[in-house]
Amino acid sequence: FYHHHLDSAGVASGCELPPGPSGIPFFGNLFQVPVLRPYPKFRDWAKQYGSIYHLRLGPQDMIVLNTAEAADELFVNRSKNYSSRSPPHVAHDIMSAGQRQVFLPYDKEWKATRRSLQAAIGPGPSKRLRPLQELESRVLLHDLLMHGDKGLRDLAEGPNGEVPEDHWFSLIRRYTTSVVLIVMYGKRANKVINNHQLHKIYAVLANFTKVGQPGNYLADVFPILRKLPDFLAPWRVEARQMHEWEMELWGGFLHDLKSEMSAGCIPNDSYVSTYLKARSDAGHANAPGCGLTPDGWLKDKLLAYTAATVLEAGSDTTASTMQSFVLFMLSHPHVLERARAEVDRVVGEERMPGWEDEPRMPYLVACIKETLRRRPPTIMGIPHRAEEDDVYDGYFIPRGSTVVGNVWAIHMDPTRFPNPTAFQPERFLTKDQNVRWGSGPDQDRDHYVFGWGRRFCQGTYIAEASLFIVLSRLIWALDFELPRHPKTGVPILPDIADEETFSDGFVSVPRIFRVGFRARGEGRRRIVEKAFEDAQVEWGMRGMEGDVR
Ligand code: HEM
Repeated sequence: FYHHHLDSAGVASGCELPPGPSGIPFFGNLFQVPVLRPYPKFRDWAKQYGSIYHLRLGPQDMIVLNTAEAADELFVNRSKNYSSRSPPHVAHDIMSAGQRQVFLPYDKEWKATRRSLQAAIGPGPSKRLRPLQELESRVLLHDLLMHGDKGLRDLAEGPNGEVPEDHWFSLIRRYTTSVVLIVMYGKRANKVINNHQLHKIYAVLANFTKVGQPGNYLADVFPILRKLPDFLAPWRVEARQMHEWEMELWGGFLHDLKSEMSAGCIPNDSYVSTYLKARSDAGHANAPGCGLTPDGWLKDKLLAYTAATVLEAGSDTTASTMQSFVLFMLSHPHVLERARAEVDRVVGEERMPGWEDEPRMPYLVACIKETLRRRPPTIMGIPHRAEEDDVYDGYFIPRGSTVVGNVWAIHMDPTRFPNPTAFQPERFLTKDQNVRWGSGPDQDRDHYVFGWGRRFCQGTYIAEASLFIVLSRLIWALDFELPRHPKTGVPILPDIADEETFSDGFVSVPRIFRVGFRARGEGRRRIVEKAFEDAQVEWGMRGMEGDVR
């Protein structure tokens, strides 16, 4: 039962599976993998077994790649074989009706979604988004300024780790969610408090990361259970209900836009509106259901879940990087001071930074890259799948294996990044070289947060533009204040070396922490306030909703 693969090609090729911890009969290593916080264990195994190891989760083979060389060789050089996914059965096949873009197998549906998205978030189109990101960044700065001392209050997370809506984290998340909402639907998130749509987006996202957690359902691990009838498979009934609940949101966005268009409104430019127009011109004004039309157009559910993937992939990942950045800056005041000195030197006091300043801010860019390296949001990437038997470094990789690019182990590899737990932006400063993000997809890379090969994150241009504009402006405009211990007066800040500072789940993000915000002087305060007021006029001229506070 266990060595069925070896019986065939593995033994035939004379190769063994990669080394790995020995498991128990039937379940393999299933119970050795900590469900909620797997990456520390996956890194310990990397230290023990080296660049590649093997686990078995029930009948499923898992291959874990722990060096950049191994991951580049398989995911990039052999991308034809390693560009598919092995999605969690309950979260993908049932809850997402098999339509969530990020989990689609490497086939014509995925190709159609990827191609269509490229026209909205690829390198050229993402440049056209910049004026809107710029406006949203003004709103965020203003929000943080208005938040002021309120950031020092001690708020509690919700029962499932939810961020309270009046915590400063929510202000950052409004920005990142609004940006992806604009690209996908041409609409903004124009308020934070009592914004039911935002609440629902985060609830769906949190539920998805929970339900999709490897090891969450036995039916994910043991395909045989999928044959059980409904009355013996409560998880299936539950997941179908979750699908309806998700479709109220994702299908609701699509439905609203369609209604506006058919009522004759001219919608703002967006991925979905452009797609619907083109699809309608091709004779598919209506295309309900899943998958593709015979001539290759995305039908409604696939379209809704493709837009949903962008909303999900772009919000928390980008927001948490900004939150981690603040945490790292406050834990390393000398770094903050140097980054600020650079920003001040380049732009002065009279105006805010903009993208045109980026080439002259190598240290700030290095700080952002070091944030991504030291704390990658998708900390073990998103697993790929081997479609055919393969051999790497003398080891056999069975077809159907789930293949993990262990981003955390790669980023913590001391041969690649000396003193890996230290936060040292200097490691990315190369003398006399132009500023470069070095995030891939080519192999000359500084970090691996965006994955590999044909499945490489499609949103990097938008993500990096957001990180630059928000973080350069943040340290230009605002000073930070930490709460102090009532007796000792010592500033309170979570310890970056403590795992508990970050959430569990496969997107591991900082837990909420307290910071107060203050303008760095009257002049800068006035610039932020004016920029916010001007933004309101611009929203109006663009036919978009202004901010409600
Ligand atoms: C710091 C922010 C971000 C991080 C860390 C991140 C990370 C990732 C990772 C690890 C993957 C999977 C790569 C692989 O399979 O090897 C991915 C896929 C993806 N990302 Fe991002 N992402 C970020 C921001 C964004 C943004 C802003 C967008 C959209 C505007 C976006 C859109 C996507 C999409 C559509 C995919 C699916 C690609 C596919 O499966 O074909 N991401 N991202």
